[in-house]
Formats: sequence, C-alpha cells, structure tokens
Amino acid sequence: MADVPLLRCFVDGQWLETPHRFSNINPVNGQLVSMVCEADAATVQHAVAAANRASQDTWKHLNLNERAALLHRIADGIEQRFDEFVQAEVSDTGRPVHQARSLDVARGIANFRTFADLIKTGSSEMFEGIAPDGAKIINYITRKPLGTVGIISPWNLPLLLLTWKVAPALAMGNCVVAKPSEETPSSATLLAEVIQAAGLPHGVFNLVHGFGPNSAGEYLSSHPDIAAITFTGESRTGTTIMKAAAEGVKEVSFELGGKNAAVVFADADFEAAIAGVMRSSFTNSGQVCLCSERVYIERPLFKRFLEELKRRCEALVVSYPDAPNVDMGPLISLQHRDKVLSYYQLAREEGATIVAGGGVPRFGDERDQGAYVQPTILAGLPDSARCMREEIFGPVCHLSPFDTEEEVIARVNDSAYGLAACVWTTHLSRAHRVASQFETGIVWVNTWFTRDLRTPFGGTKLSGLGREGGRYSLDFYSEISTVCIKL
Ligand SMILES: NC(=O)C1=CN([C@@H]2O[C@H](COP(=O)(O)OP(=O)(O)OC[C@H]3O[C@@H](n4cnc5c(N)ncnc54)[C@H](O)[C@@H]3O)[C@@H](O)[C@H]2O)C=CC1
Ligand SMILES: O=C(O)/C=C/C=C(\O)C(=O)O
Repeated sequence: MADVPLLRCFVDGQWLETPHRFSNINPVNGQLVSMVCEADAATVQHAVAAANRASQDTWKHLNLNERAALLHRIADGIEQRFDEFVQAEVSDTGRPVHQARSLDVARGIANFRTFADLIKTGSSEMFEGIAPDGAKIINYITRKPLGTVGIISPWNLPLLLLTWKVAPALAMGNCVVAKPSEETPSSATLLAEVIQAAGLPHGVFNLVHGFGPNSAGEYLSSHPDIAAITFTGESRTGTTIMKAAAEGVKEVSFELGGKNAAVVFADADFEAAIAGVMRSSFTNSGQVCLCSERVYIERPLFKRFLEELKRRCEALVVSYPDAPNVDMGPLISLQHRDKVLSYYQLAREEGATIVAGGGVPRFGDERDQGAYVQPTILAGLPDSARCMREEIFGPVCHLSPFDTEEEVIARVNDSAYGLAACVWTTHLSRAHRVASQFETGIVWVNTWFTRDLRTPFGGTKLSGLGREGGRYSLDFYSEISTVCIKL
C-alpha cells in the first residue's frame, strides 16, 4: 500500500488513533489519499464527555469578546494555511482549484469571522408591559449555550458546510463534536489542527471520523448527552437522525436535499440568464443542494435558450482540478457516479431527449479510473417523471417550456422539496410577484448562490427543518430564556 498520511480523531485536545481504518480516495484517479481512523462508540463517548466537561468548566465562562477573539484566531489560522486547505479540499473532492480557493476555503474563513462579529454586535429583544396591579414590567431575552452540539456534515462542500455550523455553535458558547463525511475527512482534520493551535481549551472542539449507520454518525446522533444535532445531507438521512434525536427531545436543524427550479422569462437578460443557469446547474459538478435541476423557459425563448445552453455545456472543460480553464471535476466517488448514471439511464427510459452529454467522458489516462460524468442536459420529460421529482445531485438539468406565470409557479411548487428557486426576468413587479409565491426557503432573482451570511438559510418540505444564518444561527445554537422584571 502507498505510504499515505493517517488522519486521526481529535478528542479532548489529543490526537487519537483507533484500530479501524478506512480509505480516503481521490475521485480524479481512484488513488489513495489517506487512511482515516474510524471512531468507535467508545471514542464518540469520550468526545461527548470531553465536550460536556469543557462546556461546564471553561468555554461558556469565556465572555463574548474572548470567544470572538478565538474565532478570529481560527480564521487567521485557516488563512495562514490557505494553500493546505485548498489542497485538502481538492484531493478529497477533485474540484477545480479555483473553486476551492474562491468558494470553499474563502467561505470557511468568512464563517468564523461573520459569527465572531455577529455575537459582538447582536442585540437582544426587550418588551415593556404592565403587570395586573398596574406596575411597569420589562421582559428581556437572553441566550445561553445549549451544551454539546453534534455536527454531521456532508462531502459536497466539506469545509464550507462544516464551518457554517462549527462557527456559530462555538460563538454561542457551546462545545462541539463534529463528524465530517467519510468521503472528505482532510479539511476537517486540518481545521482541528488550526483550532488546537488557536488555543481553544481541550474538549471544546472534538472531531470524530467515520460513517453513518453503525458508526460515528449513528453513535453521535443517538448519544443521550448531546443537546442538539445539526445536519446537512440527504433527506432520508435527516429522517433517520430525527428519529434518533426524538429520544431525549434534542433540538435539530436540518439542511436537506433539493429539486430546485430556475425560471427564465422571455424578458430576461439573455446572457445573464444563460450564464446563471450554467452556474446553477454545473457548479461543483451539480453537487450543491442549491443547484437547479429543473429549468423552465418561457416558450418564445425556449429554442434559442436550449441551443445556447447546449453549446456552452458541450464546451465545458471537464478535467484535472488544476488544468487550465477547468470548469468541472469528477463526482465525489464511483458509488455516487453509479447513482448519477442510473438517472441518466432512467431519463432515457422515461423518454427524455438527451440534448447534451448523458455519459462518461473518456480521457485515455488515469482519469478513466476517476468518477467523471459528462455535464448533461435533458428535455422532453413530463413533470411527473422520476427524473423531474427526485434529487440527482449531479451535473444535469432538464429544460421545459412554459406559457404562463401561473402555470410555472404551480409547476415549480409541485415538488416534495422546497429549498431554492431562481427567477430570471427584467420585469420588476413580476420578479416580486413570482418570488413571493414560491414555496422555497430562498428565491434568487437574476442571480444564484449569492449568499449574505446574515440571512436565514434552509428549506421547506423535504428540504429541511429550521433556519441557520445570522441571528437564526444564534437562536438555534442557544437556549433562549426570558427574564421578566416588575419595576
Ligand atoms: N446537501 C445535500 O443535499 C446532499 C445530498 N446528498 C445526496 O445524498 C446521497 C447520499 O450521499 P451520502 O454522503 O451518503 O449522504 P448522507 O446524507 O448519507 O451523508 C451525509 C452525512 O451524514 C452521515 N450519515 C449518514 N447516515 C447517517 C446516520 N444514519 N446517522 C448519522 N449520520 C449519518 C454521513 O456519514 C455524512 O457525514 C448522495 O448521492 C446525494 O444525492 C449527499 C450529500 C449532501
Ligand atoms: O451555506 C451555503 O452557502 C451553502 C449551502 C449549501 C448546502 O447546504 C449544500 O449544498 O448542501
């Protein structure tokens, strides 16, 4: 076996080796990146106990300024090791280097800085009232730490989504046991090194590697001594975790799957809409829960839009992460590729026209052992087709024509999911009218994946439960209580 690094768990300020190891594979060429120590039940127990101890003994007693300063130190630490984080994300996921630099690692830093600043500038609510005897009363709202938060994160945006949860959890005075996806353990391990170097007290941040069922994920989500679980991943996994959390009535926050729509009206800025739909369909090989898999185009524009999208899709550079002009890397794993290819096949069986792609690119080199698929455009399916209703999570979108605003709103909302939607139009009142009728957690108008970290983020229906972001994160990661004073 090649000589590769061993990634260990980080518990109570110590790096732990465990007897069970699993492989971390580079999806570009199938080569081994590292071996990873899988946390068993005893390791997870150790991590939760350490977090609870740290929560009582140290972390929640630090004041806001002290916690904020430590979060900024973590952000500084990521910045100082920026290139290592980029390399970690790239070798685990195969994504383009430019994406890891501009999106993943940059957002990891921003998550720590945003929540460090937010706890210092945030205000509390106060309500004045009158008691039965006529005296004046005031109520004010306080936020206290929950205790230990279990964080279970996915592989599609590993550092971004892990830090999106770790930063506000720590900011609000909680301790953390984090389990990153088994597919992407590297940047989480680097983050633990940075947190250690930043000088956080032992036990405040713990990292356990492993899988979901019968492994670290299940041990963590069913542990009786954690106060809350935050999870991003597949909707079915959310259901399983919710059942585990019901025992002990733990708080949960879920960001789950999507089957997001983009709607392009004939009055849209054509160039902006085409570029936007290219991004929203193919960024990160379509492996973002916010990606558009259903694109509805107003009929007068349909043919022109389809032809131009096909041209640009076929021109996408699918290659090595550091190749010049690379647009798209592989999928996360061969297993996930099987899933995406099964939907390409299903689309054919359901009667789709394959407008572009639909298969596996052949390179004639080591990338043929990787997890690449072609970016793909489908057309001709009814809204009832499985490919139109189930999340594929690959670089694929389906194009459908529509005739009226009412019709397209109904079609967009006819989904079990409700995460995100995009509207492309230059008609101001239509933009507001349509956006207000979508049953999704977020609607983007003439843009996609433009994130203000202070805004609430999450989905309706199968797409999630609760909201994180800005003060909504501060609410989730704290026990809110009211103090009522009679003056
Ligand atoms: N953000 C999203 O919408 C995401 C969607 N997916 C979709 O989900 C499919 C499956 O991918 P997975 O990586 O298996 O996603 P997943 O939802 O199963 O995994 C996400 C995280 O949950 C953990 N996990 C899995 N089962 C668990 C359990 N029973 N208890 C506790 N933790 C558990 C995993 O170890 C990982 O850390 C993908 O093919 C993709 O379509 C995957 C990742 C993210
Ligand atoms: O917080 C963000 O900006 C992005 C979130 C993306 C996901 O939750 C996802 O792809 O799963």
